[in-house]
Amino acid sequence: MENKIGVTLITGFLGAGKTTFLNNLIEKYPNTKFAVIENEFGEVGIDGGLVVDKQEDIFELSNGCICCNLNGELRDILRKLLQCENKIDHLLIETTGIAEPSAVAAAFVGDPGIASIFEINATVGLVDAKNFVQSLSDHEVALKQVAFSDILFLTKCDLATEDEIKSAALQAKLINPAAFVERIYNGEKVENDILSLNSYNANKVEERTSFIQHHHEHQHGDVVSYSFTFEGGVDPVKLEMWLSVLLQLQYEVIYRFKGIFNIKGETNKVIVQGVRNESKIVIGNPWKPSEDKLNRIVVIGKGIKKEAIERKIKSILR
Ligand SMILES: Nc1nc2c(ncn2[C@@H]2O[C@H](COP(=O)(O)OP(=O)(O)OP(=O)(O)O)[C@@H](O)[C@H]2O)c(=O)[nH]1
Repeated sequence: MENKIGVTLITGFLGAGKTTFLNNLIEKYPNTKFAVIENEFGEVGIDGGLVVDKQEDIFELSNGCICCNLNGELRDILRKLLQCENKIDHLLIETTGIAEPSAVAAAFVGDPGIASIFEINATVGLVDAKNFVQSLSDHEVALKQVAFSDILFLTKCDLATEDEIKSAALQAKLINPAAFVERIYNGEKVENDILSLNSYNANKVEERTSFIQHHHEHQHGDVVSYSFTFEGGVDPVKLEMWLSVLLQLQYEVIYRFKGIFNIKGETNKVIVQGVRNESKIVIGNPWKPSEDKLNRIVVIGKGIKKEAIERKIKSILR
């Protein structure tokens, strides 16, 4: 696991500040050898030329949107990357402003060849503090980007009023209660150690879902975020069946799924992350004797029904 190349996805709506953030990141870690994949929606790639020159390997996908039709090309680039003489430490992917990051992440989770070498570290979401509320109402993809992010930065806070920033932060938290929300002024570097977020690591998932004490519900239009706990040992076969049906049939309306499960007969926590129609399952820490073996899940999606999920949950308990 430790030897895998970490991958940071940088998402955010058009003009949110992705390239600025990426450049800052490259400069912040002078001793890290990055490879950068720039995806642009247009025939002529420009962003690649805007990436700071630090002898990084920069690849451009300018033929369409990475999340729709470039998985083949993405694979080719990843293959090329591995053949490069210089070993890379970390891969940064800047998606287009209209891309769904979950689709890109799914390529890293669902393809065994890719997953054996690369490991998604985190999805960083950039949100233009001034324009976010408007983008949300006009473009569903802006919401999906926020729902899928592990950490969110409200950018261009220097251009927004305090009320606009607070309102953007509130909307972001309503959509994704598990994500950290930070601010960026004047396109400055952030203090957070972005390369160490390890958001898909079992301990980190546990940390980020510890806010769920009982049932929480947030609503943004017809997009809801349910986070709840339930008691009892889960049947692994039934859980797997439920997840595969849920993710196969509903991945277009489920923007994010994370869960910590108490599997019957298993002494460790089992962490499940839904990434589009794929699920990533890892074994977490052992349950402590003093701990209540509570299952915890967060589901963010469109038009999903709490009762239906609760009914399903009952059916996967042994
Ligand atoms: N004032 C201000 N300007 C910023 C900030 N962050 C980025 N910008 C500017 O906003 C513009 C867009 O920034 P980019 O980093 O290119 O945004 P992007 O998300 O990569 O844009 P697309 O690739 O077109 O979607 C640039 O002119 C940046 O210099 C910020 O925090 N404050």
